[in-house]
Amino acid sequence: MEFAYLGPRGTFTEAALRRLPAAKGATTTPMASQVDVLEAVRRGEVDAGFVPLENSQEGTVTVTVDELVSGDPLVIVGEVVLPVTFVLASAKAPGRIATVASHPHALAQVSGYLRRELPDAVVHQALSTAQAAQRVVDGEFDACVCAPFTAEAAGLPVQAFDIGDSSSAETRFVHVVRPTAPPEPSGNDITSLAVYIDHDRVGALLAVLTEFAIRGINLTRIESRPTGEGLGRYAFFLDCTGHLADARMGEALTGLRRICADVRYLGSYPRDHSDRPVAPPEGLSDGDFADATAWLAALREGGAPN
Ligand SMILES: O=C(O)C(=O)C[C@]1(C(=O)O)C=C[C@@H](O)C=C1
Repeated sequence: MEFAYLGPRGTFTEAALRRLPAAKGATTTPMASQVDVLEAVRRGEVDAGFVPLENSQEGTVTVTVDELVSGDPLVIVGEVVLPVTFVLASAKAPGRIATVASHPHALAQVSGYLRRELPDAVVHQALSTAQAAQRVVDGEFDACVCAPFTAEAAGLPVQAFDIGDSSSAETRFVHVVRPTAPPEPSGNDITSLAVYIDHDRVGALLAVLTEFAIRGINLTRIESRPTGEGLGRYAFFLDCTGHLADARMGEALTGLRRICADVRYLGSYPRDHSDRPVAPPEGLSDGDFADATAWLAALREGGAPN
């Protein structure tokens, strides 16, 4: 089993990959960007990819979702949620730092610190926190924002610890493969979708949400991204609690298929989160679905209505 992940070695993504049960004993290959990782999976050069998808402070990692919905289909089969803390790493004291680099998501999560402590530093974007650290070592920038373990591995002194604007920030990473059946339901699963609605239809988004609401399915993320076809054309990314194998999810998906311009299924997988699924409202439990299905089957077989 070979995994490609957002590298170079020392990224948060690598740290998260070490926590993924499916990656135990696997070969792991760092790549320069999420696009490289997902393309390597599509081309069959590796068995799986591992990339950041969402941050509790900054929201969706747009490069990842845009790449997941363009090109040949890929599916998510697992996730890891990793708490993230940031340091300012540099051989120079803060007063002498003129340039600072990091991944855009990391920079966004320390923007308060940078504004307060390094207001005059020029900020540069890097492909990852570990790439930024390497570029500091190479002398291209004075400082970087990265994980404490990245600074240590790069041999860079830490000038300030815990510089994140939120002390409880966490990032969600996903295990992506070429299309395959989902892992067995775990009892706490997420199903991810990209939904394209008819942009001229009044209430089209409400109709999408209704498919979930009337079946007691909770959404944990809804995000819109431009489709690139022009102003006003958006796709919606949804994370729904539940599994493709659930009766309620099956009904919601077939409903979406009927009313949406397009639906891209992005996978059903166990949730790496302490939150338990929200209990469905009355009449919408799994038992209620099974009971109603059995009732219909009995009617169709000529049983007495009850
Ligand atoms: O640059 C890294 O180390 C990454 O793994 C990427 C990434 C991200 O895309 O959000 C991961 C976690 C942090 O939120 C900051 C950067």
